[in-house]
Amino acid sequence: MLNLLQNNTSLLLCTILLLVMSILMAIVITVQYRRLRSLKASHVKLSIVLNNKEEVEKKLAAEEARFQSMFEDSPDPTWIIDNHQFTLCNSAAVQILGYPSKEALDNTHPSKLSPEFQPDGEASYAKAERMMHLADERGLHRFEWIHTRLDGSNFPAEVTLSRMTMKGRQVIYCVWRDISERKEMERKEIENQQLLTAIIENAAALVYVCDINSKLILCNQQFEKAVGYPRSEILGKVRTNFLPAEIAHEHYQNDLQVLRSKCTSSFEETNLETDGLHTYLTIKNPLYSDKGEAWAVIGISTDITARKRSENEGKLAATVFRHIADGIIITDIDATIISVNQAFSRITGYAYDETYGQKPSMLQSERQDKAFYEAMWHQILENGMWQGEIWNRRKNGEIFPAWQTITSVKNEAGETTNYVSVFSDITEVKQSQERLERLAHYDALTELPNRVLFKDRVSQALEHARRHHTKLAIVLFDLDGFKTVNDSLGHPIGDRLLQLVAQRLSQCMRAEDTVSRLGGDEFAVLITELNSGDDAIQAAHKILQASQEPYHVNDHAVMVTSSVGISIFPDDTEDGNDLIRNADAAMYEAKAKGRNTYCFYQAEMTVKAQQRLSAERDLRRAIEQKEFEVWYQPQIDLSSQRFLGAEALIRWRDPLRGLIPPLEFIPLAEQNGMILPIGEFVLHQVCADFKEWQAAQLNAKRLSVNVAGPQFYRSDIVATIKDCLSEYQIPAGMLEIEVTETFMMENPQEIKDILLAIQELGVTIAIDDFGTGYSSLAYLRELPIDTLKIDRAFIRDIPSNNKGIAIVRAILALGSSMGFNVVAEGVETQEQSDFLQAEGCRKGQGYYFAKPMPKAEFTRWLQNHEG
Ligand SMILES: Nc1nc2c(ncn2[C@@H]2O[C@@H]3COP(=O)(O)O[C@H]4[C@@H](O)[C@H](n5cnc6c(=O)[nH]c(N)nc65)O[C@@H]4COP(=O)(O)O[C@H]3[C@H]2O)c(=O)[nH]1
Repeated sequence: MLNLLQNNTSLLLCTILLLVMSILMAIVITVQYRRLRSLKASHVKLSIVLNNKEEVEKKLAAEEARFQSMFEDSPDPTWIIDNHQFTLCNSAAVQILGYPSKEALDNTHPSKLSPEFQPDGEASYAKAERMMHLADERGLHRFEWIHTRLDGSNFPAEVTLSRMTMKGRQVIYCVWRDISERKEMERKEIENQQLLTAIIENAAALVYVCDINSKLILCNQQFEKAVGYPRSEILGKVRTNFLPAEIAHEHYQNDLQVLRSKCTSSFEETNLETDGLHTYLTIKNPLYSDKGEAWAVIGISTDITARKRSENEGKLAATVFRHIADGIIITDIDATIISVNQAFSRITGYAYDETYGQKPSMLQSERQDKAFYEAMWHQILENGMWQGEIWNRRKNGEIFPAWQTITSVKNEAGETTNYVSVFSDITEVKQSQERLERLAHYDALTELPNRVLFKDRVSQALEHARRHHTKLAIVLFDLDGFKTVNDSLGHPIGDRLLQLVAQRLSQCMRAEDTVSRLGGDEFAVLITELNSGDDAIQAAHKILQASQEPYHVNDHAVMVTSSVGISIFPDDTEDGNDLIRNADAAMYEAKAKGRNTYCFYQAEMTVKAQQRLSAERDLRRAIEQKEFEVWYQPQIDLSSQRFLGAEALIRWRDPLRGLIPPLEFIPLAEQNGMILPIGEFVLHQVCADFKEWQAAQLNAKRLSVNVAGPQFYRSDIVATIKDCLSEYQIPAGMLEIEVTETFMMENPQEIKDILLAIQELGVTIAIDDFGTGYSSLAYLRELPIDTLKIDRAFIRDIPSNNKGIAIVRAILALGSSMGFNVVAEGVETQEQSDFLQAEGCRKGQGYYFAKPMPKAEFTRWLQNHEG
């Protein structure tokens, strides 16, 4: 077994050995086979390579030949640069650089082929090195270069360097092209661009482009100026950013019109600029994109403001020429008429055709002599203008005054080309001037010289008198009672009376004497060449005489007298104004002397006149400052001593002079009209006081108030009384008005209606100072009188004076027979009171019973005398 086993193992080993050996053999065989196969492949490859190399070499040779021919035949100059050296160049290079042969070019040092510096300032050599370095780095580099030809001229070239291997060496293939033409074109294009920009920028017009949305794309500097913004702020912005909204809208609308119509159009556009509104004539043109779509509008705006203005001015001038009311003549340089306007024809009567070719002298009148026209032309030629008054003649021969201006018209060279004469017919102006002159110097009512002219004549006469040592007199007078006539008969009668006085006066004075109305009823006569005071007296007599003759005015026979004042030069004063003032003072003296007389000036009269003036001033102030008081004096029943009522009496409490009685200021107030506010004050005060007493349960019975003449004529006394009564709500029966007998009898007819109206109100009427005014029985019967107040002058005389007693008895008898109450004024003694009572007088007023009292005192008096 063991053998077997050993045999088997040996067999196995042998088998394994055999197997291993056969594997090894297989491996060896496989390796050998593969080697053999690889060798076989390599052999095949080698033979292919050998075959290819030939082909390649053939190809290379062909390509080299092609390259050579391409290189040589290239129209672009070409160089091969090897190690920064030109090694090869083609014929184009030789030809373009102007060299005779390749050799000549090859032998040329590269520095000769370029200027020393390139346009950018870099040295050609350095730049060439840099360019080659860049080409090395990048493989390809293109740039512009300036070459120099053999003849030394330079030209621009575009050079392309590319890296390449040639025959196993790294070389630079350099090809370049003369770009002189292109450069020239570019230069021209730039030039054109610059030209265009310069044109746009320097254009007098505004040039701009706005897109379809009104956004500004381009503008020139005129545009910047016009809109007032630099373009940096407005480019890319819509118009509303730099134009007023309305204007921007207007411009945009015009753009849209152009875009819609696709046509060039012109517009008159406006723009508000710093110096005002400008008008532009804008030509707008649509701009199209490549696709043919309109995308923007180019606008070119020319400022036509000045042209417009002058056009308007021209139109205006033409309108003025046609419609002006002044006549206009236009002549040529020879003063031949070339045009006249409608007003000329209207004023002169000459039609246009009748004037053409004529001379303006066709209007000349004989009013001005040759010298006048010579002087006129002298001035026109010297100063270019003449202006003045001239007498012209109309076609119908009528002469008229004209205010004429003749102006020479000059051209830009300063040469006179035309004359323009403008004139207006001043006939009416002259007439109204004369009227004004007359109004300024003559009294419109009497046509006598007024105060201004009178003063002028006085100063002329004074000069003459001084030179010739003569005397002159001013005789001044006014009409006594004129105010009464005026007030009672009315102003028209008063005016007529003044006219008649003026006529009479002018007739009775010498022609050389100036008779003047100074104002109101005041007249003056200037008597020159006076021999003595007697001449003035004579004039005064004439005046007095003439005045007192009755005047027949309408149906009235009016009687007035005058008071005359005389002052003489040089006796009284040497000054004209003083002379008039002195005559005035003398006139007042004549009045004071009882009127209807004359008086020569004396120095002390000035003092009186000044006093009168200052009294007036004080009185005016008293009214303003309310310095008046109303006092009351009771009226008493003589038999029972009972209180019947009181008379209201005014007092003026002057802050300096103290209490002033009415007789010191009432006459002056009556003269100057101040009695109206004073009288109204008294009425109001009396009513107010009565109301107060009434409220205090005091019975003031009846209060009488003095009413002066002017209150009847110069105010509505009835309305005043009525208003007072209703304002204070007091019975009319408490009021009585006292009117002086003198006034009442001088104007019975005129005041009758007023008195009746007053009576109708329920107010009673008393005649004051009765016995002094020569009452007519007829009037006493007609007038609505309730009471007669016997003037205290008659009471004073009783019972000692028979005349006084007789008058009192007569008044009492009259009163009783006519049914009037009678009140005795100024009863100072018991004797008087007793007498009056015995004679049948039932009422009295006077110091004997009580003096006038201020309100407070009278209130107390009332409290003690009630019932
Ligand atoms: N010697 C004397 N005198 C007596 C006596 N009793 C009264 N009198 C004074 O006689 C004047 C009477 O007033 P008349 O005659 O209306 O005279 C008044 C009147 O005409 C006027 N008057 C006074 N107040 C006013 C007024 O308010 N308006 C107007 N228009 N005139 C007035 O002034 C004149 C003077 O007034 P009066 O100075 O207040 O003077 C008052 C009065 O004080 C007496 O026994 N003896």
